[in-house]
Amino acid sequence: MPTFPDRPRLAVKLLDERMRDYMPHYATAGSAGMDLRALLDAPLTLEPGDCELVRTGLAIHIADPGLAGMVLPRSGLGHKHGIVLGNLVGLIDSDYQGELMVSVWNRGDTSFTLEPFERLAQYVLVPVVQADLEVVDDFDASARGMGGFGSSGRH
Ligand SMILES: O=c1ccn([C@H]2C[C@H](O)[C@@H](COP(=O)(O)OP(=O)(O)OP(=O)(O)O)O2)c(=O)[nH]1
Repeated sequence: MPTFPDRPRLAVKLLDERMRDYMPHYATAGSAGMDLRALLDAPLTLEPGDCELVRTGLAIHIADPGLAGMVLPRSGLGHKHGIVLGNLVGLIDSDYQGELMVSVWNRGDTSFTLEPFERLAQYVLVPVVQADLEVVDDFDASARGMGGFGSSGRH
């Protein structure tokens, strides 16, 4: 299996000592994300439509501007229980040093109770490229041109 020789090392601060027992990790060698857990003192019930910002108790400083973090829903929670993210996807800047927060949204039609330290979302490290924008009058010709939003039909 290919592995990156220089696997990035991310600096993590535990903002609550209880999180030491719940460090995010890759569940399998092929996992793309690490699960994030809810730092809660008591169960949190989300009624249909409720959206709450939930602490993770962790600050992760990515530092490398060529990387970013993404907070994504867990498929089981989303599909079975309607528990997704209020911001749909969380984008974590490489220079962010604050607590990682998860916006939890119950988009379903039944209430859902999140237990303390339950895995509520996943964190994926992704490469990013920063670009410089340059204003031009015309673009070089391309195969698509200005066609979009279904211009190629359905089938
Ligand atoms: O699900 C998320 C999304 C963001 N963040 C943190 C990390 C990110 O780097 C910072 C800012 O996120 P973003 O730029 O998306 O927020 P904004 O609403 O544009 O606010 P800001 O003015 O702080 O950039 O908030 C989280 O902890 N969880």
